[in-house]
Amino acid sequence: MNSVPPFHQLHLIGMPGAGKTTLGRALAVAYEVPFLDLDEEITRREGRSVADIFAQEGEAYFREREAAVLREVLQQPGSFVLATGGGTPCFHHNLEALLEKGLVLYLEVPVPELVRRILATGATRPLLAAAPTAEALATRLDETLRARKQFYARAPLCCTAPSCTLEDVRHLLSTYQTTG
Ligand SMILES: Nc1ncnc2c1ncn2[C@@H]1O[C@H](COP(=O)(O)OP(=O)(O)O)[C@@H](O)[C@H]1O
Ligand SMILES: O=C(O)C1=C[C@@H](OP(=O)(O)O)[C@@H](O)[C@H](O)C1
Ligand SMILES: [Mg+2]
Repeated sequence: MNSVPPFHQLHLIGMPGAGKTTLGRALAVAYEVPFLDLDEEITRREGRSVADIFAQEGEAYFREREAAVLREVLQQPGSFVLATGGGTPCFHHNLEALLEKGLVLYLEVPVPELVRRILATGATRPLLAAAPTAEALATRLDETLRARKQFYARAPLCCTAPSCTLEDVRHLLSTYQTTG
């Protein structure tokens, strides 16, 4: 079904495993607009994976590239959905850049569910290299969330799992359009 997107740019933020990439792609299909994933944009420009950038250059370098690529992406004309990386809003005034250019939606997911999802993917995330067991991962995510909450909380829109399905978010966006 084609519907006019109730946003110019929609930016998804939240912890790793929150579903930014998965839900972002589905929202882009639903609203028939392009989908961009910031990690993929960085990967394409660097010619190597996020995990390799972290391992070879360290986090500070990744955060600089992330901030630069974000600003490039935000200049793209037309409507789109952007999935950011988990740390994106917390560095280099990226949250201000996001808020200025689009509608920011925080996907709030409890840590035990994040742990389940991240372990189930089996993917090589830098986070998993640092915290390979479920217990270590939960501790790490708890600490990270505590530090990041102040940034995530500034999003004008928030959905909390399990009420973060495609239909939930479409409803939220339509409500926001009519009331906000
Ligand atoms: N709503 C959901 N319910 C259950 N699993 C999900 C949901 N959204 C995403 N996932 C799974 O969680 C993992 C992480 O999702 P992803 O979209 O990569 O998150 P993020 O981009 O926020 O790190 C993937 O394996 C994905 O299939
Ligand atoms: O939370 C973080 O600091 C990060 C999350 C990752 O993205 P996802 O949130 O899509 O996993 C990726 O940007 C990088 O590994 C750093
Ligand atoms: Mg992602």
